[in-house]
Amino acid sequence: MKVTVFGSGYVGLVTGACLADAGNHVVCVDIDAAKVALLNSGQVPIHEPGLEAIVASSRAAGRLSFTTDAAAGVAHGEALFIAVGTPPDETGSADLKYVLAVARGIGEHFTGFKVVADKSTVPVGTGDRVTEAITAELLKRGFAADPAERARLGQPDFTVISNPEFLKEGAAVADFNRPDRIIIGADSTPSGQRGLELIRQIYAPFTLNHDRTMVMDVRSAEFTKYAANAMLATRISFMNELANLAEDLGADIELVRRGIGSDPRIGYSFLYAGTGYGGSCFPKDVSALRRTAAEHGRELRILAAVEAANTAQKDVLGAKIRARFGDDLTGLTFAVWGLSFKPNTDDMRDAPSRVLIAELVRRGALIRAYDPAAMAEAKRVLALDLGGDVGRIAFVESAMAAVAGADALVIVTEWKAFRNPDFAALARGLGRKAIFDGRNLYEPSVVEAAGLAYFPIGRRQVS
Ligand SMILES: NC(=O)C1=CN([C@@H]2O[C@H](COP(=O)(O)OP(=O)(O)OC[C@H]3O[C@@H](n4cnc5c(N)ncnc54)[C@H](O)[C@@H]3O)[C@@H](O)[C@H]2O)C=CC1
Ligand SMILES: O=C(O)[C@H]1O[C@H](OP(=O)(O)OP(=O)(O)OC[C@H]2O[C@@H](n3ccc(=O)[nH]c3=O)[C@H](O)[C@@H]2O)[C@H](O)[C@@H](O)[C@@H]1O
Repeated sequence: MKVTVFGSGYVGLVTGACLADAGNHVVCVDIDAAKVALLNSGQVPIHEPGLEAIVASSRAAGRLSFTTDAAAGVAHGEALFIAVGTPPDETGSADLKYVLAVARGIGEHFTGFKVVADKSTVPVGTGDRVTEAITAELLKRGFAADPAERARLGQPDFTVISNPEFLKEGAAVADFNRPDRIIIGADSTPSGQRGLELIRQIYAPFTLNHDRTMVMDVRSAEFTKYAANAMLATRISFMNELANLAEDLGADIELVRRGIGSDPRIGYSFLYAGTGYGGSCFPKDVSALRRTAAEHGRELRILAAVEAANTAQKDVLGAKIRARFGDDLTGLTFAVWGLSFKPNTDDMRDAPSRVLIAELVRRGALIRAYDPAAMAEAKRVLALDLGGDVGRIAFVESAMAAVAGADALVIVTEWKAFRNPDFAALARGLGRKAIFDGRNLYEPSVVEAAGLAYFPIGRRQVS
């Protein structure tokens, strides 16, 4: 099938590449000319396991191409996916300017029948706004506003479908290829049902053994996306608060996690205490959902608490460091392992490492930072965060190079390569012999045996 994807970011590029890999002919449209040029030269601008290989093979097979030409993109696809950003606006709501710009571009150019499938995370009711934006362009082109009238006159027809995306960064290709569910929100008109069938066909190869497609109305589909992210964020904040209490109580949150996870009503996933959730989605989606509620005169009290707990948790490592070394950190050097908001990505959006590093630098410390994939992006965003004042941060080539000359080690992101370090070498390298572990990677007794102080989250501290 012929498919066009608007937006070549984490979601759009993965969607385009995976759909091309499944045999579709895909054109990806992006307004960022530099990104399009890079992709057309065979490079992939983001770190996502497995992505480069399918981009390369699909391009070689002639099934995947990139362009800035929206009109060509609209002409190409029977299905047009919208996967552009929906960042927070100044009120905390999702900014729809990119989504609506794509909608207008579609309305300006399309002929025949198109299914417009929205993959961006958008507030409930956005499907209607996209329909209105496309219809307004059709009116300008002299076509009828009413779909039945357009059908009678043989004029261009379209439907807007909600198809929220649930992939996780760092596992995006795997998640897209083996989705837990595919949500399709369609209306009950003949065009809506025609669009639904087209989208179903596109996803058929991804649901071969067990149909995971769930069909619902557009508003419920839009809401499902926010509900899922808000629920996951809630679990994390809940566990972070219990972890902090576990430290006061002399209990071990890792044992508690396993204890409650074994209850199938609770399950094991997303119960890891840490440094607070980050990334491009949970923070903005929790905030946008609260905003939607406020617009309807409601307060989502639980989500207000989830946000507050998360903001506080981002300082959990800073607080432990202050408790150990005092408020003035002048003269101390901290090795920081892991900068991206989670492993297997170079994404620094809302990464907890940014809060930690700003705090340590503000208190006079020096930083030796290392991340397996996010070094370039970290340099860029930390320079922005610190107003260009990055002289106190050394970006080094390896985990052990970060430790050389450092007083203490701080682990912010749980990259696999950090899981089994040479503790004896760490003990020799760290001047003040301490590890602050925001991801509970080690057994306290093992770290203790190496002669190191150990400050994990919600577990026994070894000091
Ligand atoms: N990053 C993730 O893991 C997930 C993100 N989402 C949602 O998907 C949407 C996209 O997120 P990301 O891929 O992370 O964003 P991103 O910021 O990585 O990529 C967005 C892309 O859209 C392009 N763009 C902006 N306006 C455009 C236009 N008019 N035409 C064509 N391209 C345009 C930008 O240049 C950029 O390359 C957001 O709504 C997000 O909430 C949903 C699930 C997972
Ligand atoms: O809407 C989105 O963009 C996506 O948001 C999340 O995916 P992502 O942000 O890529 O990464 P997650 O693995 O969910 O991690 C988010 C944050 O929560 C933290 N986290 C996660 C799990 C956990 O148990 N504890 C915890 O602190 C991570 O460290 C990270 O900072 C969701 O998991 C995806 O289903 C969703 O599609």
